[in-house]
Amino acid sequence: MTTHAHSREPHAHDAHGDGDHESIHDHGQDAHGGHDHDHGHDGHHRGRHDGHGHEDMLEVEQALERIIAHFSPRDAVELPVLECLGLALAEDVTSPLNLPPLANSAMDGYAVLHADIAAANDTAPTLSVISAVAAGQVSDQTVTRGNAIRIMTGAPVPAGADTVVPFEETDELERRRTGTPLDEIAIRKALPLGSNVRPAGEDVQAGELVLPAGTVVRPAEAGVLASLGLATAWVIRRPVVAVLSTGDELTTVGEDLEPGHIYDSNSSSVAAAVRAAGGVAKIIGIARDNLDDLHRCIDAASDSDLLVTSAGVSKGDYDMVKDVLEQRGDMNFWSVRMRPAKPLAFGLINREGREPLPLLGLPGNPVSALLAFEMFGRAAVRRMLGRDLLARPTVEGVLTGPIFNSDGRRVYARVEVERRDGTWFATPTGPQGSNILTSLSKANGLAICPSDLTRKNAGQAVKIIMLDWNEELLLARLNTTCPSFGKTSAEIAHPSDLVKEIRTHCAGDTEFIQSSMPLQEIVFRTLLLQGGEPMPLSELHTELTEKWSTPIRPITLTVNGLARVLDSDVFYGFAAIALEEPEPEEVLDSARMLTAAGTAEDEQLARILEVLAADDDDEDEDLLGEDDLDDDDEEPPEEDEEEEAE
Ligand SMILES: Nc1nc2c(c(=O)[nH]1)N[C@H]1C(S)=C(S)[C@@H](COP(=O)(O)OP(=O)(O)OC[C@H]3O[C@@H](n4cnc5c(N)ncnc54)[C@H](O)[C@@H]3O)O[C@H]1N2
Ligand code: MOO
Repeated sequence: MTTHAHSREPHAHDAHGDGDHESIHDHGQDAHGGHDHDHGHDGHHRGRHDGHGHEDMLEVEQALERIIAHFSPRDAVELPVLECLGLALAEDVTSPLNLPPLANSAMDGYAVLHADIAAANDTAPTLSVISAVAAGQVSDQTVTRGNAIRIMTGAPVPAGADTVVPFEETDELERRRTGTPLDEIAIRKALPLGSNVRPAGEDVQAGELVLPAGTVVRPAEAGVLASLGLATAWVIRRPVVAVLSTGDELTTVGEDLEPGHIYDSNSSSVAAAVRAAGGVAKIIGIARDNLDDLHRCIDAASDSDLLVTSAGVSKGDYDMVKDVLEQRGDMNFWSVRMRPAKPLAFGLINREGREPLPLLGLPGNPVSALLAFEMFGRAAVRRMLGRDLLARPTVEGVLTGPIFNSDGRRVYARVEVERRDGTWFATPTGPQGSNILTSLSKANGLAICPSDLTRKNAGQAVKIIMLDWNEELLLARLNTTCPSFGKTSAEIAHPSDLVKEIRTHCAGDTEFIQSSMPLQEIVFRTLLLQGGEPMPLSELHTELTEKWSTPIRPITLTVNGLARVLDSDVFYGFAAIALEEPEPEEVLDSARMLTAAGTAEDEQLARILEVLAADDDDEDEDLLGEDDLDDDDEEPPEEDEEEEAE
């Protein structure tokens, strides 16, 4: 059994960024100007009184490098293919067979000799059908000149035959219709030699290296393994990560909360993060702030690959965590130049007769704990899983709200990341205190304010660590108060009901229209909130420039400019509705264009448009208020990118 030399894993998400923002390979200690003030060598604690002053601080990359150095891929195990999902193959997989094993047919049709059909046309040839072969059978007959064998998709091509003619190119249907026997068949079309024959070994040849060691098993690889007849594979096993919370103030979830207590959330969040990273989480529970209990809990974790604790790593009256850890092994207590999650412990706990157990001591604050696990624990788990890519991918984006940095640490701000018109936007999700877990729950990314800046302002470029490429998170936020949200168009009784629903339920929804939306989307949603009532162009213009224009996304165009933007629309159907007497044909054209865009949501929108247009039939008033256009002779606005993009 060999462990792999390097990982091959899908990097799909990484296509959006350099992906190794926190890569330990990129940041040697020297890269940080020698600010490494840890005077001991790795693994030696510096006593418990080393302060958390900035002069002692490790950069994130330094801490990561020191931690990762203690982890290596775990041993290999043989598992059923399904259990291998997400795990790296521990050895090369070579094929024991040809795939397909025999040449077989790609179509239902007739296996023939090419020489017989090379000149086929509407009148000739007619071949004798000597037998039939279905998938799973092997014909014992040979196709000779003038003969054909009826064949099904996937069935081995009989000896002699070199080409398969699909039913559609024969007179089979005609024969069936007229009751003519199928012992003969007319071939109507000449096909190239080898047509519709899949050669043996076309996909994989016996002995070929199919999946190199390190390949991460995804559904496609599970299929490949099964197609080779392999029910199991050797993979690098999941590391077991023991999760331990510490603190007298903690109550286990499900129990009654005592006065002054809080629920232990770190056990759940960290265990979930372990599992999400591919490890097996073993929840030890809560260690109380006394020596015996802590010893007992560490003992309970002793058969794991990593022990992750939370709390007790900063300053405080209950330093016994530090004492115990120091007694039982070789611990470092670090300050890392990051916010949240400045205090961090890492070291090795001695185990009898075994290599020491690595311990990662996360800070107690719930956000700090999860974020520190994200930065350091997840990387350790991935290293143990045999992954090369240890960090999350990053993207470059634009901030829509400020991030503040009060004390020279690198700030990881919780943000919601969205892509609009080709740009990633990062919006802080609310209070950033290290106890505010809900703002982490709302986030799908972490935007970075470097340690040497005191703030990053809205509109500035920012590096974002993508925690989740979570479209659902964004979708769910779009208009949660609208009852029809999430329904398929088939479930909506009538489009006019939908418009009514939007009007009733989304009018007060502050998220229904957002200033960061494309201009036309804002107009469209404004019209939806009108419930299908036409709206003069001047009013729309006022809405846009006074309500939805922001310093980050100023809307400066004139009424004329707006008219041009809306006229050029081919998506929302404004132009059609703008006509004094709407022509149903054109409205439908717009509707069709929306439908052609392909999503269920677009289909809904198309139907809404039809209703809006139908309502317009009765109106004399011009939706886009063409009167406004005539007397507006301002210069055309500067065309901003947004308008061009539409
Ligand atoms: N004088 C100083 N005080 C603090 C400093 C400092 O430098 N000087 N650092 C602060 C920072 S930053 C952090 S982060 C915390 C880390 O403290 P500890 O790791 O020692 O953790 P505790 O003080 O025990 O707890 C902090 C906080 O988190 C709550 N907690 C703990 N465990 C859990 C859990 N399992 N589930 C939910 N919540 C938990 C705990 O009740 C506290 O509120 O120290 C600052 N102080
Ligand atoms: O590092 Mo602490 O996590 O700032 O709250």
